Amino acid sequence: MSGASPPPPTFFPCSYSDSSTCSDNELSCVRTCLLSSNKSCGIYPGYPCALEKFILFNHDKCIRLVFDIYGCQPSNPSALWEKYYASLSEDFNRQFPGLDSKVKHLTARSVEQYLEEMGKSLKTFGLEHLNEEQDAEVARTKDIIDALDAPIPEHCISCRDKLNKAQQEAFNSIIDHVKQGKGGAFFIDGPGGTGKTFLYNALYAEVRLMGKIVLATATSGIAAANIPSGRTAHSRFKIPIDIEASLACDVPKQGSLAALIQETALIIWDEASMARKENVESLDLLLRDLCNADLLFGGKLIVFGGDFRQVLPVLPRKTQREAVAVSLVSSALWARMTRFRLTENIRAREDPAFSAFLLALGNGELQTIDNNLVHLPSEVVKPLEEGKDPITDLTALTFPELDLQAFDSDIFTTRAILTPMNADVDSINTNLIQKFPGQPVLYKSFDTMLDDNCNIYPTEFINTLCPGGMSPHELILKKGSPVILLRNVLPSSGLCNGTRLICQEFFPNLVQCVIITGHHKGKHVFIPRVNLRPAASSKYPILFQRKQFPLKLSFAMTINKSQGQTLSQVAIYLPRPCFSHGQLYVALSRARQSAHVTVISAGTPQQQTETQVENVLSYDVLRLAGII
Ligand SMILES: Nc1ncnc2c1ncn2[C@@H]1O[C@H](COP(=O)(O)OP(=O)(O)OP(=O)(O)O)[C@@H](O)[C@H]1O
Repeated sequence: MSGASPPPPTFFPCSYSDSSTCSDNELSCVRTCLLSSNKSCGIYPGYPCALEKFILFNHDKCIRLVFDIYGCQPSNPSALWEKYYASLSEDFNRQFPGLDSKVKHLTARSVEQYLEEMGKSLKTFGLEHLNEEQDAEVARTKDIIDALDAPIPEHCISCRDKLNKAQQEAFNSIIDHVKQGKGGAFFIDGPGGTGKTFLYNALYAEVRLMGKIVLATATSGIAAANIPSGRTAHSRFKIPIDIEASLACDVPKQGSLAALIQETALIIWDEASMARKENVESLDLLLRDLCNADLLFGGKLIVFGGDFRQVLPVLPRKTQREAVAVSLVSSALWARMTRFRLTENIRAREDPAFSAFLLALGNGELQTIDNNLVHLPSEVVKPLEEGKDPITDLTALTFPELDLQAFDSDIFTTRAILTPMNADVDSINTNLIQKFPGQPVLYKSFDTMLDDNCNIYPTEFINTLCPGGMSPHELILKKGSPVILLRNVLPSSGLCNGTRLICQEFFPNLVQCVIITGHHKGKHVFIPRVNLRPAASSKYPILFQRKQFPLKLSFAMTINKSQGQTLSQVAIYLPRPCFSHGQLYVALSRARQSAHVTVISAGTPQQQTETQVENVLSYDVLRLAGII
């Protein structure tokens, strides 16, 4: 059997054991696992020992793992609290020596803050007594002090001096409101690349330099990561997921979050065009309640932004008409927002003809209601040749270095293959990881059915399932390969659904990666296995749970995941047409010029020429948004 490559090292999830009983032996085993190569490393004894790994690596977010909110419920959270109290409270002890009660309150509050970020609380772990003992004033003060201490990145400060005329106009008006303490609801409306994110960063820096609080949020985790201290609007304001049950945000009026919101000078909500109108209405109700004012958003100053030419709220199995009905433009709040329009496509500034084409495409000027075929500029189209493997073309176009086996990982930050469907993303990634140099590592998941009392479904069958947003049963990775995060793991540290990373080291229950997108670019992080389930909104017919890393390869990604990114090389693969409003526009508008975009289209019977592709568009949403 000479020449056969050895099978990849395979890791299975470890079984759970309570870390409160983690022995010295186990701890030394963890050290061995982490510090030695994979070959000499066996499966380490218990998942919660990941805590020690974090402490070992001086990771500041060890609190998360103490309470193991990644998936397992520790059997004795009180014992965990006692065992790790000394290390969790170390900083506060240094700050307030001898003030034991204050140190305890602050420690409990900091744990609570991390839990809140993931929609949990000390109560979830039966530790509500720590909350009750908390001095309300300490908790309120800590949240406000943290917000006032939030860093102001240099590049955001420098954005203020580079604003173009339209950005400056919006900036001046909003900052005037901040200075005068006036409320108002603004909407920054601009096609892709017109500098909406750039403007939020300038606003953030200006208000923070005034010593005031900004709460920066976005509909998606990936957009939130593009603004400093950004969080998803859902996690920041505790907006209900199940809008049919209630529209009320879970924010007690006397609590620390309420106090923080009351103290806030400016709220930013990016990608509001992708949010359901009910979510924005929930925030309106919350702010009216907290500010005791029957005014729009309680009289607070709030800046929304987005682009209704781009993808709308994602509603699995719903029609376009239903997506429009739940869009912000269908809310009574929309008419009450003051709009600022940004029009210059700064991303595509070097290619005015491409910029004009993109605007006409997004505005629906290149097609009619009856005929949704649009002509693409001939230089961007590459028809799929019959009998030729499209993936070879895609690789040659996007990552030619893969064939030469010598490249910098930066190529995965700035280039991507985009396609509408998850199934095509998966097949491209499977193909490219084989070409990628290096030893593969195979991570197998542990899958369980959740409502199969009669054991109808064999495990082998469940292993084959991979609905959108789930990682595969067999996850094959290589050192240096690009991956995308599939869950909001810890948004405040840049670990959001959609964050792109490069794999660095592999351990049985952890993958060490470096972040390559957003404000946390360059940060080294550990990704643990978590319990993944198909999203409730997807109405997936089979209820199962998969313990696996929330990661997927990302040589290719869906068009929806690319929204908000600027790329230097984009290959758009259309084996089938885009299927929802704004997808084609989002894909094409990621690049700075037409020379950096290639569309590989399979062609459909309706197309009359090779440069024609289908573009799904809702004229209703464009009309309601005032674009046409
Ligand atoms: N005034 C400016 N001066 C220099 N560069 C700018 C300016 N405004 C924006 N840019 C740059 O233009 C590119 C696109 O800007 P940005 O990402 O803010 O646009 P956007 O409107 O948020 O796009 P999208 O809707 O696609 O998310 C970025 O590379 C950004 O740094």
